[in-house]
Amino acid sequence: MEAPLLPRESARFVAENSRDVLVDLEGVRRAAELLLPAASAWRVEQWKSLHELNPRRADEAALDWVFVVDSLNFSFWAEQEEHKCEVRYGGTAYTGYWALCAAVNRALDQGIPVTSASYYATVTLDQVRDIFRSDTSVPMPLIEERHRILNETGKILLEKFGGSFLNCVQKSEKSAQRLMHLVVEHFPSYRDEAQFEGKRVAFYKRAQILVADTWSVLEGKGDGCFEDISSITMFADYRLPQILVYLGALKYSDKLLEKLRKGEMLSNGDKQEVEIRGCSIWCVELIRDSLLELLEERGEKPQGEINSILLDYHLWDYARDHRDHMRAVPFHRTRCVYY
Ligand SMILES: Nc1nc2c(c(CN[C@H]3C=C[C@H](O)[C@@H]3O)cn2[C@@H]2O[C@H](COP(=O)(O)O)[C@@H](O)[C@H]2O)c(=O)[nH]1
Repeated sequence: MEAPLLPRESARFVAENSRDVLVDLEGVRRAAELLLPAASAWRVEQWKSLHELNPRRADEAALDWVFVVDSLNFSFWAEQEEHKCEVRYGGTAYTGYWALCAAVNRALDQGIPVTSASYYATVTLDQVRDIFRSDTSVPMPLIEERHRILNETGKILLEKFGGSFLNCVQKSEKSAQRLMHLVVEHFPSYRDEAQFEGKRVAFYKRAQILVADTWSVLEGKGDGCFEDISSITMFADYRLPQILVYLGALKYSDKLLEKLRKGEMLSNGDKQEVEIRGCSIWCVELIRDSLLELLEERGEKPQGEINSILLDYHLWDYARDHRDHMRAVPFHRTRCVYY
């Protein structure tokens, strides 16, 4: 099979050929103006300072935490918004992606070595059900797939990287692109690709967020000092499109909006699903460019770092904090292991 276009080129191609999703250039500009005040504070250190469940350290164990979490970082949306999986940890009830992190930390506190490849390579389905158990009657979605991916990923990490994700990071020799390709080449569950208008496209959402979280947990230093970190695009999940539509930077056709409002599922690889994901990536690339232009026009130098990763993190956190305001904008419902 032909090698796919890389995520940024895939996004450009999809945006140029999309029918039901449009990147609105006026909306992009307005979103950049709205985000500019916050952008000057963006720092890689915020990954730890803003999120209590993320590891505090920057060592091998912290990298193994990131690797197992990002190997399971997919599909948390609930059939009914009011009935969802919840994990109580440290007196807080976490949902969605944070429920996954809370469950991992809860297991570690109980002495279960859930971040060690030698453990999860042979962990049983019953053990996985217990580790990721919900404190409501709604289980975490796709628990069987999570079990299969843990066994598959653990075995490969043991066979090819001595059971340590640090070895994989060091093989990338401080290149974000090389790390992304190493992950996609060796770990099948990260191969987030599709066919669109006769071309093979790739979004590599979990591979890119794994690189981003590796950069973040290592605080951009040492093995995590990737000289090409700005080449990583935003991560095409199901929350970012929702907020981009909410901000007016992305527009759906009436037909697609109606479909999403009815809660109809889209299959992974469907034309409309690929258009939503590809246009979202391209939209964030243009918002990032617009932020840099605005700073240039004002003769200001960015005090922090303006790249698609930190812009994505900010938009994702913003979407989480403004969940209620965004209720009128539907998110697309796809069940898969890629996002
Ligand atoms: N685009 C993008 N998608 C992200 C993340 C994250 C969490 N990562 C960072 C966040 C804080 C720390 O800094 C982590 O590094 C999870 N997701 C995706 O969202 C979905 C879960 O949503 P909900 O059901 O509402 O929990 C699911 O597809 C999940 O894969 C991100 O940052 N960007």
